[in-house]
Amino acid sequence: MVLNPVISKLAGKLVVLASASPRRLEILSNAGLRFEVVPSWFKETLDKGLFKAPHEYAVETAKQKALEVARRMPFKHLKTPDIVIGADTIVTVDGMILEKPVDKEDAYRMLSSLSGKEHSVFTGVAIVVCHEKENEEVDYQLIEFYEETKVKFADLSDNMLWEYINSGEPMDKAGGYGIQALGGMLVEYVHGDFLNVVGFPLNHFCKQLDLIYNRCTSSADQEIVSVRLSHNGSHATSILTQPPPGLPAQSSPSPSSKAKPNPSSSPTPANYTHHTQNSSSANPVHKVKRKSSEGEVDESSWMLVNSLSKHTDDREAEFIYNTTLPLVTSSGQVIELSVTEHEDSEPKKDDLQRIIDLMDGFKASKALFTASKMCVFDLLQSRPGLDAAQVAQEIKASVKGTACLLEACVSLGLLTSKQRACQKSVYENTDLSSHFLLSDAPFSLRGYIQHCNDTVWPLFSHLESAVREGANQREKAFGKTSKDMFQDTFYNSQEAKLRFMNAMHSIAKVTGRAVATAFDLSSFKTACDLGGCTGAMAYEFTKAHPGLSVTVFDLPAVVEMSEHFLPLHTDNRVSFVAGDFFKDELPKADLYILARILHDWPDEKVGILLSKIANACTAGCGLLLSEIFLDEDRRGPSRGLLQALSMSEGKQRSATEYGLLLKSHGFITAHVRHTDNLLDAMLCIKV
Ligand SMILES: Cc1cn([C@@H]2O[C@H](COP(=O)(O)OP(=O)(O)OP(=O)(O)O)[C@@H](O)[C@H]2O)c(=O)[nH]c1=O
Repeated sequence: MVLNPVISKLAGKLVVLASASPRRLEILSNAGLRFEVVPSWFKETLDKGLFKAPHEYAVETAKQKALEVARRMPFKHLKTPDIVIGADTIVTVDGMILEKPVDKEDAYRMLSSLSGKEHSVFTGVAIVVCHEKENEEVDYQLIEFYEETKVKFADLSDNMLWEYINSGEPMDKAGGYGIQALGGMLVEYVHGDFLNVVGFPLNHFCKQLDLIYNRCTSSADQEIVSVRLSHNGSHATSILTQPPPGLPAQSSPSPSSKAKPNPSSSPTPANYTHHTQNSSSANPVHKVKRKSSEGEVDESSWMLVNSLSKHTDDREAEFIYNTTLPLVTSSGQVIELSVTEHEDSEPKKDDLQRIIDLMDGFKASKALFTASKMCVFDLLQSRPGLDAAQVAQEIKASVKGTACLLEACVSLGLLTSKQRACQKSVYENTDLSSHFLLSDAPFSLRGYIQHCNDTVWPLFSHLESAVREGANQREKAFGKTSKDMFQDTFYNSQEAKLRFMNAMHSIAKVTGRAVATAFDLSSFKTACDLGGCTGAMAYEFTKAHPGLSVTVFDLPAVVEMSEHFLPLHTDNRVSFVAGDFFKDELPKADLYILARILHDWPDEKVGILLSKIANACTAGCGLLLSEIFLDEDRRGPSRGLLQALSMSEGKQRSATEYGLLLKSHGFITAHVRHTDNLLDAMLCIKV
């Protein structure tokens, strides 16, 4: 399950809920999150008229609530938090924004405006990630989002309304009702996340956390798995006194208990000696006791186990099992498992499968590359239902080899096979292949797959040398020395150039929309996509922003080929200018776009490019950066970390690292967006 690792990523961090809402507190603690509550002092008095849409008002209020707390805490002799969560819930009906009623008459006005109608409930959420620097300054990274839920009220008579108002329930609730209590009786239907109405969109929040901390869920699983793997065996003490990253450290209590000691939740050593039951408590915990011969479990051990048990009930059993500790469940049952039993047991099926998948990963990649290169997917799209011999004939290959390739593709979910009466299997594309692997699919990744096969694969076959030398292996892989990766490798022949452009084109088409729509860019009229290659990204920007014109700026060798990639419906708001962004003057624009550029270049060149952009910008101009953002703890996503292994002269960075880099050139980070797509995005403004 994705949610447990997500919540457990926050264990060991000082998480602060900047809200006085008891409902938010309850929703988040029910989800297993440990946090402090520091209600925000921000007054909800933003001018609603300034916002184009109601959700923008809710998000901005949530942001101000969270930032106020994040800024105040270090000055109030409190620890700088790691994460501050702010939220604001509003109800909208007939173009009005309803917040908490000021008095009964106000509640009556609100509730009667909702009677018999469908309305929307928006909760805006802001997550402020605080990074304390050496000079005691704090950098803030902001993630914001909102959720909308539609709610329909029944027709409500005045009698009912006043009875409800006199219950006192409406007064501290947006729109004057509480769906979770008496107010639930007024509701005919709810479309969307119920908890969002109550005050906090838990599901969306977890997805955002997943993007920030895990992105690749498997890496989160791996972390828990590594707890098990590295702590198995008989050394129970070292097991539990060496908590894994993300769980409370051995010698210090959890940050939350540091900031606000809570005797009732802080177990004393005496707890460990008795199998006292906690089943009647609101928050039942499992208590663990070591075998009598091994002495008592220390406090940190308890916290580690408790922390796991709170969030990962089924994993807990595995953890205990591996550490050979007896577990006393909340119902009093003692589970004892011996070391020998563990050591002699079979390897865990899931673990074994993960390793095998990793070992076989290159075979799967190469099968995909080969089938794509041999046009298997295009062929089966135009002639579905061919058998292996027929495919072999068309792709000019052996029947045996083709049959193996087709069967491998079936096992990878790229093809389906059906048995004909004559026992022959016939093949068809799956939806996955139709979406991404056909040459002419709107989101075709065929160009990029070919680049992976022809360029990335040879580089990775010299990975050991690359790691030993800490340098790229272009010379070994392609047989020639190259000073400039682009001029000497990607653009050294017309064919290589077209292939590279094709690769960039296909990635830009798949990622373009997510990047182009990541932010409200309505204040910008002109943009310049630096290194914009075929213009695929630029077209996504003009499609998403009707008031925006985009100049694509790229090397002359690239621009002269761009007409090969014109989209079906050209757009005269996209134009091309040839030049070298390290040497030539940049076209004037309100917004500069740098998509998948910086990670390729060494720091020195990045500095030159950013200085040129900064010089071309006046205050208020924007810089939209799009890259894979590494997680702040650099543990993922593996896509970014694996890309770093190609050892280009550049490097992969986190959003904060990019933010600081841009700050040194006079840009402040306005928004960061971890898209669900291949590239993340950050909008910075020149000050
Ligand atoms: C529609 C609805 C709202 N609420 C509560 O309404 C408050 C909104 O006000 P807010 O300004 O977003 O939050 P707050 O309570 O003032 O707290 P804070 O975050 O400190 O400003 C929050 O409480 C929500 O739960 C419910 O409990 N049930 C419902 O069905």
